[in-house]
Amino acid sequence: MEFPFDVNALFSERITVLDQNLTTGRRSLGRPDHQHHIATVIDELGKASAKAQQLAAPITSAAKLQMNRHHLYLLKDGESNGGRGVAVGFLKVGYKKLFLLDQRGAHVETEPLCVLDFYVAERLQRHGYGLELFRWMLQHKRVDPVQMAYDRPSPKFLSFLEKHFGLKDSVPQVNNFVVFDGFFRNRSAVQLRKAPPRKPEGEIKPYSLTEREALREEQKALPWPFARPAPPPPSPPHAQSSAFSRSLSVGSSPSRAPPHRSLAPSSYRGQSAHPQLIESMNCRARRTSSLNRSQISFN
Ligand SMILES: CC(=O)SCCNC(=O)CCNC(=O)[C@H](O)C(C)(C)COP(=O)(O)OP(=O)(O)OC[C@H]1O[C@@H](n2cnc3c(N)ncnc32)[C@H](O)[C@@H]1OP(=O)(O)O
Repeated sequence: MEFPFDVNALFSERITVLDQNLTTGRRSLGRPDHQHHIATVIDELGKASAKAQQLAAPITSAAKLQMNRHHLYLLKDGESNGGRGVAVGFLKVGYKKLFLLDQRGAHVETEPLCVLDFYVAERLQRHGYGLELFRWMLQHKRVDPVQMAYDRPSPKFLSFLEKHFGLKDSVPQVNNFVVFDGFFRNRSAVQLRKAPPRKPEGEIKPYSLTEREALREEQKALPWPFARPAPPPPSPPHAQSSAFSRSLSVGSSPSRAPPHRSLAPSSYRGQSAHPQLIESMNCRARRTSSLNRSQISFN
């Protein structure tokens, strides 16, 4: 992604880690123009990521990064654009308190590192840049991919995780976070706590508050994937019509595509949950992760 300013002047390293401060070390301190340009790069990448995932709105922006304790890894190609550099993509991660179901279906309270957003510019995808970013983050955070949770991973990202890290068998959840077989293994009692028993009148909130919360509130009735679609928004005529963008739900990244083909029931498009889906969620033996990739359409 090109910008009308010098990307290399903003980011000296090939991969830069950005946090709440939106600075890149001393270079940008006391340089309002640098801060402004850094914000522009994040905002534009966030918009492109949302578009690629058919999200109703970006989940990554400079303003959101400033409000959260997330880390955003930004990859540039310093040679391109006549030596001014281009932004290749980014990976955003952060810790989330989550209520997850273990293999036996018991609620467990965890706070794993989560992949929240991930994007490589369209024309540069499938060139290994995503892997470069991901590996860099793993080293920086000293974490294994299997120890992480994934916020509603797209089909491309699921394919990426399977190809590069052999992650394919997921443990079914009722929220939109995906964790893989092995997630609950080798975790200390401190990292995993049994969730308090469910109150008769209440519900266990299977996710933590995120920037997507506002959208979720609109669809509070049922947990994904049982939620009904929101009524069509009073959108301008040019707004993109997408089945996914209407599938808002509790505990979800509301407007992201469903993580698995097998978790993409007809309810996702506004019909009631398929009995087979309910059965499959009850039956631990039958994993939802037996992903039939030939059935997934990639964009
Ligand atoms: C929690 C979340 O953030 S979910 C959102 C994930 N982001 C998106 O879906 C946005 C659009 N996609 C992308 O930006 C990129 O494809 C990413 C970030 C998922 C992966 O980055 P890339 O640089 O393309 O990955 P990289 O080149 O290292 O690895 C390639 C592998 O990723 C997967 N992949 C990447 N692009 C595609 C695609 N168009 N179709 C299918 N699989 C793909 C495949 O497994 C591919 O291996 P293959 O080419 O042998 O089939």
